[in-house]
Amino acid sequence: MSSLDCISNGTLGELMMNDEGASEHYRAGLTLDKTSLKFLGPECFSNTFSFDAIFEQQDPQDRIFYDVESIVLSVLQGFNGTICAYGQTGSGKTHTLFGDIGSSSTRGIVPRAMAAVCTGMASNTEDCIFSVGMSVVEIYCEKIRDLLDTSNENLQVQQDRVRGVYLANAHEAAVWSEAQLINRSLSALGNVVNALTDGKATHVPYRDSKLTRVLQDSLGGTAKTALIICCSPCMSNASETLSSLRFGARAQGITNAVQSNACSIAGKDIANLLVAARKDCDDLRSQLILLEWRKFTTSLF
Ligand SMILES: Nc1ncnc2c1ncn2[C@@H]1O[C@H](COP(=O)(O)OP(=O)(O)OP(=O)(O)O)[C@@H](O)[C@H]1O
Repeated sequence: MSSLDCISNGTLGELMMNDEGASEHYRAGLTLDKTSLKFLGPECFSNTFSFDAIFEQQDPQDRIFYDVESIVLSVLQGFNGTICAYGQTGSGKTHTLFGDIGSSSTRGIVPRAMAAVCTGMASNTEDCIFSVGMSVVEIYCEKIRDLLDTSNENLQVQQDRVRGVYLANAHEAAVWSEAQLINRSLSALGNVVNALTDGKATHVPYRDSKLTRVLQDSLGGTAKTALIICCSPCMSNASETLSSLRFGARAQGITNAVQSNACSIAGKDIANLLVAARKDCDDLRSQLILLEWRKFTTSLF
């Protein structure tokens, strides 16, 4: 069992401008040490939170990647891994996940993770066969958009025994306002986290939104998961910051039963696979000869 890694990334601990942009500075938070921080909000409200790691605005991207690298590398051992950024708009999710993709020092987690997986496969010395695929999707207003094929505007979440939860193409007509749909996703996420951590819930409502269905294996499933809580430094955002920190604190109570998808193949099985592959090759070769012969004979008449 592995508990969710929770990392807070933001500028809590920095001095910042007040709402009116006047020169007076506020402390909206104070980093106490590397794993706990005291949130200091308006009217002297305070709350202390503990996380696996806390980063500040000026912390370099490689330091943040270092803390989630083990999840990325365990993918090479067949584990599913999720690195998820959560926080209000403008709090640094894109900066943390993507950063400046073209720069080796300021690129974010996603380009670093891809490089680490490719390097890991290239330097692997064991007899391993890796199967790698990639999908990039955006979940917005209960629609899942394929960012690698923008004609796929509404991928459908499906599930079966072999593939687990996966995305397939489908159409759906729903008339919901943007704000309602965003709220629906976030409240569904909150409900899933609450159900997973309250200890008495008999049902986890994964099916209430596309976001929670996609994250099903990451929250309470078999994946290794890190949740990065991004926070705004502005005092005007203090209530959102507090709510994000509370979400992160709650999510730390989730435990996943991590499981590797890797399977080892015995020498006898490899020999059988080779025989079957040779037979497939022979069958395909015969079919090709037959097709070429048919093509040749039709061209004669
Ligand atoms: N740690 C940081 N250091 C420097 N700049 C940052 C940092 N975090 C965020 N920023 C800057 O703040 C702005 C907003 O950040 P970003 O776009 O990452 O937010 P977001 O959470 O992805 O927002 P949205 O949800 O609206 O997409 C960007 O200009 C980004 O470069």
